[in-house]
Amino acid sequence: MNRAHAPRVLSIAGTDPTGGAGMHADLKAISAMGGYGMAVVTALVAQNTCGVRSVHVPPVSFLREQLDAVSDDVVIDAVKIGMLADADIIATVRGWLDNVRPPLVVLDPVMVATSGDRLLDASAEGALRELCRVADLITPNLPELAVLAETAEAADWHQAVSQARQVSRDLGTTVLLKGGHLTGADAPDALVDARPDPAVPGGYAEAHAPRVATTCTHGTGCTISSAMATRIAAGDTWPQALERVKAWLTRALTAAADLEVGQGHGPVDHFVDLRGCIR
Ligand SMILES: Nc1ncnc2c1ncn2[C@@H]1O[C@H](COP(=O)(O)OP(=O)(O)O)[C@@H](O)[C@H]1O
Ligand SMILES: Cc1ncc(COP(=O)(O)O)c(N)n1
Repeated sequence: MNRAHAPRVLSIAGTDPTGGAGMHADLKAISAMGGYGMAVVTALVAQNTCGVRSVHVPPVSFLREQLDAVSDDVVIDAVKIGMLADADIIATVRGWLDNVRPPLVVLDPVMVATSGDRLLDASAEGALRELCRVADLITPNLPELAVLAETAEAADWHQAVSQARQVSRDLGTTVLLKGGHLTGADAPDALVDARPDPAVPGGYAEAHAPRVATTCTHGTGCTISSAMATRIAAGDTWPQALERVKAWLTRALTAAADLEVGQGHGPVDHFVDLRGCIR
Protein backbone atom coordinates (compact mmCIF):
# COMPACT_ATOMS: atom_id res chain seq x y z
CA MET A 1 0.00 0.00 0.00
CA ASN A 2 1.44 3.39 -0.99
CA ARG A 3 -0.55 6.15 0.66
CA ALA A 4 -0.52 9.71 -0.66
CA HIS A 5 -0.76 10.97 2.91
CA ALA A 6 0.99 10.09 6.14
CA PRO A 7 -0.99 7.56 8.24
CA ARG A 8 -3.23 9.39 10.72
CA VAL A 9 -2.59 7.70 14.05
CA LEU A 10 -4.50 8.47 17.25
CA SER A 11 -2.91 7.80 20.64
CA ILE A 12 -5.34 7.28 23.54
CA ALA A 13 -3.07 7.46 26.58
CA GLY A 14 -1.95 9.10 29.80
CA THR A 15 0.59 11.90 30.13
CA ASP A 16 4.23 12.18 31.18
CA PRO A 17 5.30 15.81 31.77
CA THR A 18 8.96 14.82 31.23
CA GLY A 19 8.03 13.75 27.69
CA GLY A 20 9.45 10.23 27.73
CA ALA A 21 6.40 7.97 28.08
CA GLY A 22 2.64 7.96 27.50
CA MET A 23 1.06 10.18 24.83
CA HIS A 24 4.25 12.24 24.49
CA ALA A 25 6.32 9.18 23.58
CA ASP A 26 3.49 8.06 21.30
CA LEU A 27 3.44 11.34 19.36
CA LYS A 28 7.23 11.30 18.97
CA ALA A 29 7.25 7.66 17.83
CA ILE A 30 4.38 8.21 15.37
CA SER A 31 6.19 11.25 13.91
CA ALA A 32 9.58 9.53 13.75
CA MET A 33 7.98 6.62 11.85
CA GLY A 34 6.40 8.95 9.27
CA GLY A 35 2.86 9.23 10.64
CA TYR A 36 0.61 12.16 11.59
CA GLY A 37 0.09 11.92 15.35
CA MET A 38 -3.03 12.85 17.34
CA ALA A 39 -3.69 12.33 21.05
CA VAL A 40 -6.63 11.96 23.44
CA VAL A 41 -5.76 12.06 27.15
CA THR A 42 -7.15 9.39 29.50
CA ALA A 43 -5.33 10.44 32.68
CA LEU A 44 -3.00 13.24 33.76
CA VAL A 45 0.02 11.77 35.50
CA ALA A 46 2.45 13.74 37.67
CA GLN A 47 5.52 11.61 36.91
CA ASN A 48 9.15 11.95 35.92
CA THR A 49 12.01 9.59 35.07
CA CYS A 50 12.18 8.55 38.75
CA GLY A 51 8.55 7.56 39.28
CA VAL A 52 4.84 8.42 39.50
CA ARG A 53 3.72 11.00 42.10
CA SER A 54 -0.02 11.18 41.46
CA VAL A 55 -2.71 10.50 38.87
CA HIS A 56 -5.67 12.76 38.02
CA VAL A 57 -8.52 11.23 35.99
CA PRO A 58 -10.86 13.73 34.28
CA PRO A 59 -14.57 12.75 33.99
CA VAL A 60 -15.19 10.05 31.37
CA SER A 61 -17.78 12.31 29.69
CA PHE A 62 -14.85 14.59 28.78
CA LEU A 63 -12.86 11.60 27.49
CA ARG A 64 -15.75 10.73 25.17
CA GLU A 65 -15.94 14.38 24.03
CA GLN A 66 -12.24 14.31 23.13
CA LEU A 67 -12.64 11.01 21.23
CA ASP A 68 -15.70 12.25 19.33
CA ALA A 69 -13.99 15.57 18.52
CA VAL A 70 -11.28 13.63 16.68
CA SER A 71 -13.44 11.02 14.95
CA ASP A 72 -16.18 13.49 13.91
CA ASP A 73 -13.54 15.40 11.94
CA VAL A 74 -10.58 13.21 11.00
CA VAL A 75 -10.34 9.87 9.18
CA ILE A 76 -8.31 7.70 11.55
CA ASP A 77 -5.99 5.09 10.00
CA ALA A 78 -4.84 3.53 13.28
CA VAL A 79 -5.45 3.81 17.01
CA LYS A 80 -2.84 3.09 19.64
CA ILE A 81 -4.20 2.64 23.16
CA GLY A 82 -1.98 3.00 26.23
CA MET A 83 -2.74 3.80 29.90
CA LEU A 84 -6.46 3.40 30.72
CA ALA A 85 -6.27 3.77 34.54
CA ASP A 86 -9.66 2.26 35.50
CA ALA A 87 -12.71 0.27 34.40
CA ASP A 88 -14.83 3.35 33.54
CA ILE A 89 -12.18 4.58 31.11
CA ILE A 90 -11.93 1.12 29.55
CA ALA A 91 -15.73 1.02 29.07
CA THR A 92 -15.74 4.49 27.50
CA VAL A 93 -12.94 3.66 25.04
CA ARG A 94 -14.68 0.36 24.24
CA GLY A 95 -17.96 2.19 23.49
CA TRP A 96 -16.19 4.63 21.16
CA LEU A 97 -14.29 1.83 19.35
CA ASP A 98 -17.55 -0.08 18.78
CA ASN A 99 -19.02 3.05 17.22
CA VAL A 100 -16.07 4.22 15.11
CA ARG A 101 -14.44 0.86 14.20
CA PRO A 102 -10.99 2.13 13.23
CA PRO A 103 -9.19 -0.11 10.67
CA LEU A 104 -6.26 -0.88 13.01
CA VAL A 105 -6.28 -1.04 16.82
CA VAL A 106 -3.00 -1.59 18.70
CA LEU A 107 -3.38 -1.98 22.47
CA ASP A 108 -0.51 -1.68 24.92
CA PRO A 109 -2.07 -3.21 28.08
CA VAL A 110 -0.28 -0.80 30.45
CA MET A 111 -0.53 -1.96 34.06
CA VAL A 112 2.65 -0.93 35.91
CA ALA A 113 5.33 1.69 34.98
CA THR A 114 9.06 0.86 34.69
CA SER A 115 9.39 2.52 38.12
CA GLY A 116 7.01 -0.09 39.62
CA ASP A 117 4.08 2.34 40.10
CA ARG A 118 0.58 1.13 39.16
CA LEU A 119 -1.05 2.80 36.14
CA LEU A 120 -4.19 0.59 36.14
CA ASP A 121 -6.50 -0.22 39.06
CA ALA A 122 -5.91 -3.87 39.95
CA SER A 123 -9.71 -4.35 39.82
CA ALA A 124 -9.73 -3.30 36.13
CA GLU A 125 -7.36 -6.07 34.90
CA GLY A 126 -10.29 -8.28 33.82
CA ALA A 127 -11.87 -5.43 31.83
CA LEU A 128 -8.54 -4.69 30.13
CA ARG A 129 -8.19 -8.39 29.25
CA GLU A 130 -11.63 -8.25 27.60
CA LEU A 131 -10.63 -5.10 25.66
CA CYS A 132 -7.72 -7.08 24.15
CA ARG A 133 -10.33 -9.05 22.18
CA VAL A 134 -11.13 -5.99 20.03
CA ALA A 135 -7.46 -5.19 19.32
CA ASP A 136 -5.64 -6.35 16.18
CA LEU A 137 -2.31 -6.32 18.02
CA ILE A 138 -1.46 -6.24 21.75
CA THR A 139 2.00 -5.36 23.07
CA PRO A 140 2.30 -6.61 26.69
CA ASN A 141 5.61 -6.71 28.56
CA LEU A 142 6.35 -9.96 30.42
CA PRO A 143 4.55 -9.07 33.70
CA GLU A 144 1.49 -7.89 31.71
CA LEU A 145 1.58 -11.04 29.55
CA ALA A 146 1.52 -13.16 32.71
CA VAL A 147 -1.59 -11.32 33.98
CA LEU A 148 -3.31 -11.83 30.61
CA ALA A 149 -2.28 -15.53 30.60
CA GLU A 150 -3.44 -15.81 34.24
CA THR A 151 -0.16 -17.43 35.26
CA ALA A 152 3.29 -16.60 36.72
CA GLU A 153 5.75 -14.36 34.84
CA ALA A 154 7.83 -16.20 32.22
CA ALA A 155 11.41 -16.90 33.33
CA ASP A 156 12.83 -17.29 29.81
CA TRP A 157 12.03 -16.63 26.14
CA HIS A 158 10.71 -20.17 25.53
CA GLN A 159 8.11 -19.82 28.33
CA ALA A 160 7.23 -16.33 27.12
CA VAL A 161 6.52 -17.58 23.58
CA SER A 162 4.17 -20.27 24.89
CA GLN A 163 2.33 -17.72 27.09
CA ALA A 164 1.99 -15.40 24.06
CA ARG A 165 0.55 -18.29 21.98
CA GLN A 166 -1.97 -19.05 24.73
CA VAL A 167 -3.02 -15.38 25.04
CA SER A 168 -3.32 -15.06 21.26
CA ARG A 169 -5.55 -18.15 21.13
CA ASP A 170 -7.65 -17.19 24.18
CA LEU A 171 -8.18 -13.54 23.24
CA GLY A 172 -8.18 -13.87 19.42
CA THR A 173 -5.49 -11.29 18.75
CA THR A 174 -1.85 -11.04 17.62
CA VAL A 175 0.72 -10.58 20.41
CA LEU A 176 3.91 -8.56 20.06
CA LEU A 177 6.07 -10.41 22.58
CA LYS A 178 8.83 -8.17 24.01
CA GLY A 179 12.02 -9.51 25.56
CA GLY A 180 12.98 -6.24 27.26
CA HIS A 181 12.55 -7.69 30.77
CA LEU A 182 14.83 -10.70 30.12
CA THR A 183 18.62 -10.68 30.39
CA GLY A 184 21.29 -11.76 27.90
CA ALA A 185 23.22 -10.25 25.02
CA ASP A 186 20.24 -10.43 22.66
CA ALA A 187 16.94 -8.52 23.12
CA PRO A 188 14.44 -10.54 21.05
CA ASP A 189 10.90 -9.45 20.16
CA ALA A 190 8.36 -11.53 18.19
CA LEU A 191 4.95 -11.34 16.58
CA VAL A 192 2.99 -14.38 17.81
CA ASP A 193 -0.37 -15.48 16.44
CA ALA A 194 -1.92 -18.84 17.34
CA ARG A 195 -4.97 -18.49 15.12
CA PRO A 196 -5.54 -20.57 11.98
CA ASP A 197 -5.73 -17.46 9.78
CA PRO A 198 -2.98 -15.32 11.30
CA ALA A 199 -2.03 -11.75 10.46
CA VAL A 200 1.54 -13.06 10.65
CA PRO A 201 2.52 -15.73 8.06
CA GLY A 202 3.23 -19.00 9.90
CA GLY A 203 2.04 -17.39 13.12
CA TYR A 204 5.54 -16.37 14.24
CA ALA A 205 8.06 -13.66 13.22
CA GLU A 206 11.07 -12.86 15.38
CA ALA A 207 13.28 -9.75 15.31
CA HIS A 208 16.64 -9.54 17.05
CA ALA A 209 18.87 -6.72 18.23
CA PRO A 210 21.71 -6.50 20.72
CA ARG A 211 20.62 -5.61 24.26
CA VAL A 212 21.75 -2.01 24.83
CA ALA A 213 23.61 -1.40 28.10
CA THR A 214 21.50 1.53 29.30
CA THR A 215 19.13 2.48 32.11
CA CYS A 216 17.25 4.81 29.73
CA THR A 217 14.25 2.57 29.05
CA HIS A 218 11.43 4.89 30.18
CA GLY A 219 8.65 4.73 27.58
CA THR A 220 10.07 1.93 25.41
CA GLY A 221 6.76 0.02 25.57
CA CYS A 222 4.71 3.10 24.54
CA THR A 223 7.24 3.78 21.79
CA ILE A 224 7.27 0.34 20.17
CA SER A 225 3.48 -0.02 20.12
CA SER A 226 2.93 3.43 18.53
CA ALA A 227 5.69 2.81 16.01
CA MET A 228 4.15 -0.55 15.05
CA ALA A 229 0.70 1.03 14.63
CA THR A 230 2.21 3.67 12.35
CA ARG A 231 4.26 1.34 10.14
CA ILE A 232 1.42 -1.18 9.71
CA ALA A 233 -0.93 1.68 8.80
CA ALA A 234 1.73 2.93 6.36
CA GLY A 235 1.54 -0.39 4.51
CA ASP A 236 4.54 -2.37 5.84
CA THR A 237 3.83 -6.08 6.29
CA TRP A 238 3.70 -6.90 10.02
CA PRO A 239 7.12 -8.66 10.05
CA GLN A 240 8.63 -5.78 7.99
CA ALA A 241 7.18 -3.28 10.48
CA LEU A 242 8.73 -5.16 13.40
CA GLU A 243 12.19 -5.34 11.71
CA ARG A 244 12.14 -1.61 10.94
CA VAL A 245 10.80 -0.53 14.33
CA LYS A 246 13.19 -2.77 16.27
CA ALA A 247 16.26 -1.43 14.42
CA TRP A 248 15.14 2.18 14.99
CA LEU A 249 14.30 1.59 18.69
CA THR A 250 17.77 0.08 19.20
CA ARG A 251 19.37 3.24 17.70
CA ALA A 252 17.08 5.38 19.92
CA LEU A 253 18.13 3.38 23.02
CA THR A 254 21.83 3.60 22.08
CA ALA A 255 21.62 7.40 21.79
CA ALA A 256 19.32 7.83 24.83
CA ALA A 257 21.96 8.72 27.45
CA ASP A 258 23.18 11.66 25.30
CA LEU A 259 19.81 13.40 25.87
CA GLU A 260 20.73 13.84 29.55
CA VAL A 261 17.07 13.98 30.61
CA GLY A 262 16.33 13.21 34.27
CA GLN A 263 18.00 11.36 37.12
CA GLY A 264 16.11 8.07 36.91
CA HIS A 265 15.25 5.92 33.87
CA GLY A 266 15.70 8.44 31.05
CA PRO A 267 13.73 8.51 27.78
CA VAL A 268 14.92 7.12 24.43
CA ASP A 269 15.94 9.48 21.62
CA HIS A 270 13.01 9.11 19.20
CA PHE A 271 14.63 11.53 16.76
CA VAL A 272 18.09 9.95 16.76
CA ASP A 273 18.00 9.77 12.94
CA LEU A 274 17.44 13.55 12.68
CA ARG A 275 20.41 14.61 14.83
CA GLY A 276 22.98 16.26 12.59
CA CYS A 277 20.43 16.84 9.77
CA ILE A 278 18.96 20.08 11.16
CA ARG A 279 20.66 23.23 9.93
N1 LIG B 1 18.23 -2.70 27.08
C1 LIG B 1 17.54 -2.90 25.95
N2 LIG B 1 18.18 -3.11 24.78
C2 LIG B 1 17.51 -3.31 23.61
N3 LIG B 1 16.18 -3.32 23.54
C3 LIG B 1 15.47 -3.12 24.67
C4 LIG B 1 16.10 -2.90 25.93
N4 LIG B 1 15.13 -2.71 26.89
C5 LIG B 1 13.96 -2.80 26.24
N5 LIG B 1 14.15 -3.05 24.91
C6 LIG B 1 13.11 -3.16 23.88
O1 LIG B 1 12.16 -2.15 24.16
C7 LIG B 1 10.85 -2.61 23.84
C8 LIG B 1 9.97 -2.54 25.08
O2 LIG B 1 10.25 -3.67 25.84
P1 LIG B 1 9.88 -3.96 27.35
O3 LIG B 1 10.91 -3.31 28.23
O4 LIG B 1 9.77 -5.44 27.44
O5 LIG B 1 8.46 -3.30 27.52
P2 LIG B 1 7.84 -2.24 28.53
O6 LIG B 1 8.54 -0.94 28.26
O7 LIG B 1 6.41 -2.23 28.16
O8 LIG B 1 8.12 -2.76 29.93
C9 LIG B 1 11.07 -4.01 23.26
O9 LIG B 1 11.23 -3.90 21.86
C10 LIG B 1 12.35 -4.46 23.91
O10 LIG B 1 13.01 -5.47 23.19
C1 LIG C 1 1.23 7.75 30.97
C2 LIG C 1 2.12 6.57 30.95
N1 LIG C 1 1.82 5.53 30.15
C3 LIG C 1 2.62 4.45 30.11
C4 LIG C 1 3.75 4.40 30.90
C5 LIG C 1 4.62 3.15 30.88
O1 LIG C 1 5.87 3.40 30.37
P1 LIG C 1 6.88 2.23 29.96
O2 LIG C 1 6.79 2.11 28.48
O3 LIG C 1 8.22 2.70 30.43
O4 LIG C 1 6.44 0.98 30.63
C6 LIG C 1 4.06 5.50 31.72
N2 LIG C 1 5.15 5.52 32.51
N3 LIG C 1 3.21 6.58 31.73
